[in-house]
Amino acid sequence: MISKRLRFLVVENKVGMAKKIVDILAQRNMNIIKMEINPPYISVQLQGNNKSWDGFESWIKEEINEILSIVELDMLDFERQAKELQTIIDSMTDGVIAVGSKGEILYYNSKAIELFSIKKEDIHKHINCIIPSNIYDPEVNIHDETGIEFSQSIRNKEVNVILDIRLVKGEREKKIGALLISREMDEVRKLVHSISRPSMNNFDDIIGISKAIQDTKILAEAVSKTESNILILGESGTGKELFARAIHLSSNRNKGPFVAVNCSAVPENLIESEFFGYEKGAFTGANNSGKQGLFELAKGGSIFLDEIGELPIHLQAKILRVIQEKKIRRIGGQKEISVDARIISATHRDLRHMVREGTFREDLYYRLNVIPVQIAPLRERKEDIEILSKKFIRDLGKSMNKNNIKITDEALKYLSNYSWPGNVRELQNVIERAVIFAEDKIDVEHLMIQTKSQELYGNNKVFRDQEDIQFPIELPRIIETLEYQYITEAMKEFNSSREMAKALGISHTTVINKLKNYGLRL
Ligand SMILES: Nc1ncnc2c1ncn2[C@@H]1O[C@H](COP(=O)(O)OP(=O)(O)OP(=O)(O)O)[C@@H](O)[C@H]1O
Repeated sequence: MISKRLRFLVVENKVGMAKKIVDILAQRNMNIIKMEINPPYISVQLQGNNKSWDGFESWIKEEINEILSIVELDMLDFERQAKELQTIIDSMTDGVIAVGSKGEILYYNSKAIELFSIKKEDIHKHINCIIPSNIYDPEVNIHDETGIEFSQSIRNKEVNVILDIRLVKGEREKKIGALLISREMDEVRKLVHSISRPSMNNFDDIIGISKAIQDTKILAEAVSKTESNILILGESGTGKELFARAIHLSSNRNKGPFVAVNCSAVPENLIESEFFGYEKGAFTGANNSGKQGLFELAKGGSIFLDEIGELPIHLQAKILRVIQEKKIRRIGGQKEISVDARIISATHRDLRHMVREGTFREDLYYRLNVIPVQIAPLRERKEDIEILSKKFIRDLGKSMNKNNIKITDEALKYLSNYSWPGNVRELQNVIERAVIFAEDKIDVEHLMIQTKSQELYGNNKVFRDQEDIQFPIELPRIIETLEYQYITEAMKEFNSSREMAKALGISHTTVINKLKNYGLRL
């Protein structure tokens, strides 16, 4: 038997043409394997013996006058489209599974086979024989959804994916199926990492000519090559995070992720689940598919625990366990997961003092502090002020389209005489304001060095008698002043932002933001 695919061009608008062709072909004992009607074309895959193919073209044209021409094809249109679609989805790095309206598996690509261990015989089976119904149920998930995190054992393999559900709709928006698109969590992590890469910096980006900063750079670069935990110490704004990133980038783990966590910014009730992740159903409100913790996310790379001094004491014990055993267990999980992340921590607090007063665990202190990297405050390395200022002027000038802006010697001298309690970050802010206000030359008058707090709130009288009020007033500023006074009072009474939050009746994150906003440091 010989099989051929043919396309007939037929006279348009002729009703019953397809039936006529089918009848005529049947008379000649030919089998129609596939047929596609797409006016003015009718395409068929035909099977027949040598005899039936003999003089076929002239015979059929004679029998059916409406056939104007015949072309032999490699594939029918729908076959070609299906092949092209399969090629496209197979070349995707995401797993794709298409399901029909009843949840039956229609097709899938090679990545989906790899991710979910799909077998040939799964085709036409119900999707829930692969993806559990708590993640995707065709009866329940009737809207598009994105970013469903999903960590579960499927066919004896641990699957960590992020799933998107895209509904396929037919005529009149009727749901006729769905595409399940999944991406490995590791891949997502690499993506996030590659997106955050531009903010990565190396040691050359740490500017400074002082012996203090040069020595710190040499020490940090040397220890970056080891696997030891590193503790970076320094006042706020001295560049601790900058150093942590440079250490990661020059370490052997630089192909892995750099996961930065500000321990003081994570709400206390979420710290544990953020760090260690959880299994599905671990607690009310938990994502029902489980979640990887930050230690897992940092696999193969570094985890930067900024403001480690703010970690509540019961969590210090858990971090200690991670360091000692190099293993974690997700909340609600039984399985031990090995940790492959180097810990770089940082604090502006005096941890030794905290150890003495019992607010920081001594054993954790020694574990973290294997190699301390101390960054000197800016007032102790005044030689760096000029070079840093000029760098910030260049960078900020470029971004504000003031490429040729300069700074006068007087202004530089003025900067050198200041004590910079907010360190390099404060210098950066002062320069930024100066670049905004100066035309082409930054002079002393453009340097608004007084900290915002002194400038605005220093001598502001708030508690007045009613008769005292002289309208017009600036109510927002008065409210700010009042807030500033309460915050500074609370700072005198309490040692941590968490205690302050309790005392002031506001959230911990709000305290941190307000302190930053007013240029205050604990
Ligand atoms: N030596 C330096 N060279 C260039 N930029 C610097 C340097 N030191 C600090 N900076 C800049 O100053 C700002 C503050 O730095 P960074 O966030 O690393 O400080 P930090 O010590 O981690 O602060 P905090 O303790 O408040 O989190 C950043 O914008 C950083 O790029």
